[in-house]
Amino acid sequence: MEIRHTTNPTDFKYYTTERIRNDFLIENLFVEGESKFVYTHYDRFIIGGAVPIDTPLELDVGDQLKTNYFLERREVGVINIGGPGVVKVETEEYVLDKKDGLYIGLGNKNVTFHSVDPQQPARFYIVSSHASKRYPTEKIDITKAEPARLGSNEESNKRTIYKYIHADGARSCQLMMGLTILEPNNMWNTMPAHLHDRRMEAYLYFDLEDTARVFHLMGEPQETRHIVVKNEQAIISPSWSIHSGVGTSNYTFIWAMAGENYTFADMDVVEMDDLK
Ligand SMILES: O=C(O)C(=O)C[C@H](O)C(=O)CO
Ligand SMILES: [Zn+2]
Repeated sequence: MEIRHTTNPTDFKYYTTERIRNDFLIENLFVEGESKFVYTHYDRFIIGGAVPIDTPLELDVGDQLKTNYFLERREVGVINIGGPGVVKVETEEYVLDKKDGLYIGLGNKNVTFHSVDPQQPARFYIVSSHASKRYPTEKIDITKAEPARLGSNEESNKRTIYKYIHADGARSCQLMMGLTILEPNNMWNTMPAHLHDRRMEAYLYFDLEDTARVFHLMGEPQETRHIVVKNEQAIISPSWSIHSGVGTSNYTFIWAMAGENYTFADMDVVEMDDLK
């Protein structure tokens, strides 16, 4: 498992493009037949990908957590961004079609990821944070999630937010997770930008063509930088950083958060005059 350490906004001002990409961009999460995990020291949040082909992949990172099993002191959120898949939690099987999600609670020892058709493998995006209480494992079907429609064509940011794991959905200790879909010809996410100093966030951009890119914006509002992001790449967003982006086409992204509170609407909106 790769480790990413934290940085502070004062040092961040002097980072080169290369350093920004090394610290905050995760380029290759989805490798056929493998699972990959990145351990961040931002709220000890783990970001992973699993692409099972013929054989199942286990939720396992060896002895790096120094616990007996992955979910001994953790909870997990999963969204499938590929072909049909199955997640087996102990003896229960959850079928996840594209964009379906799953919350897996503390204490489950055996979790495996499977593809239904190796020709169209499932691509599981996995996030995890610390947990202190066991909440029930629950599937979140995108067709049943309540959509929140935001933005407008005039602002090029017409999009729908689907909240999967949060206070009024699948319950967790601190993990929040959901998916935002931009409509065709709409390219901006989260503009006006916001901060939540109480929580870190991670983004996974997907449903982009090979040649399409998202210019992800980060940094303190008065010191912004960008990262050029390809399909199925993830971004670690520290609590002091805005997280916003504009694409060369529309796209979908998964957001996930962990930290102090459990309030999706806890956002300090940045005034356009304050953005530099
Ligand atoms: O489209 C958006 O705006 C988002 O999806 C924003 C994220 O949900 C977020 O940043 C939550 O804090
Ligand atoms: Zn946010």
